[in-house]
Amino acid sequence: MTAMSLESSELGNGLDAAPIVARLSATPGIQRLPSPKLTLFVKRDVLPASLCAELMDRIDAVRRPSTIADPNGDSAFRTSETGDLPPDDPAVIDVERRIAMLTGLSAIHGEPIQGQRYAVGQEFKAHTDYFDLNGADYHRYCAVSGNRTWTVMLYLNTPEAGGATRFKAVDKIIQPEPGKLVAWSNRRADGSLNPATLHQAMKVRAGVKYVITKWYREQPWRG
Ligand SMILES: O=C(O)CCC(=O)C(=O)O
Ligand SMILES: [Fe+2]
Repeated sequence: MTAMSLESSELGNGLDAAPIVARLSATPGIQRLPSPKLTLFVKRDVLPASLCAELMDRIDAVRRPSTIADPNGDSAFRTSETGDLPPDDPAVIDVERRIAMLTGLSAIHGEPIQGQRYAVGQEFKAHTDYFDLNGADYHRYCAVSGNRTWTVMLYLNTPEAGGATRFKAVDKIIQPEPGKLVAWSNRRADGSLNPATLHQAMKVRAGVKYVITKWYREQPWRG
């Protein structure tokens, strides 16, 4: 197979999941969750160890306490640290390119990559990545760029214990491994928001956990 240019990987915003699913399904070594309820893929070794290490350094340079949209009164809901990674950094450009080539999701629809760091005891309780249509902050988060379509997440390391990602509705637990990618559609086949995407970052029990996440929007991302 000849190398595809970045341009030819531009398959849209993912609201129509079909072209993204076709591209991911054709990727050697990828696994698809065998469930009609959730479109989710896992692929190991998407990033080399050196790039994982560089990205962990970048996260350490920008991390601050995480926030959530639509706070629900539980101050312990998301206890990790978060930071937007600098888009002009060569390590960030490299990972952006790899995500675009693998998924086909169009870069213009992507939010800037975010890093997350979880220390012992930190977690992100069960949530969906899309914004609740009835949430107080829906307009603030979605008026310009629309709601989220796909989530792409990459683990950068393996904590000594804990820190898995759990999708309760489909009984799936994914263990962190450096360079392992998880990508899922936040929608059902008809484009509606899919509550079966409910997931949580389980508490880190020993060590530390680093991930990066990239979310895609219905409209081109304009903040
Ligand atoms: O860290 C994880 O395993 C999940 C992170 C997550 O769900 C998020 O940042 O939205
Ligand atoms: Fe999430």
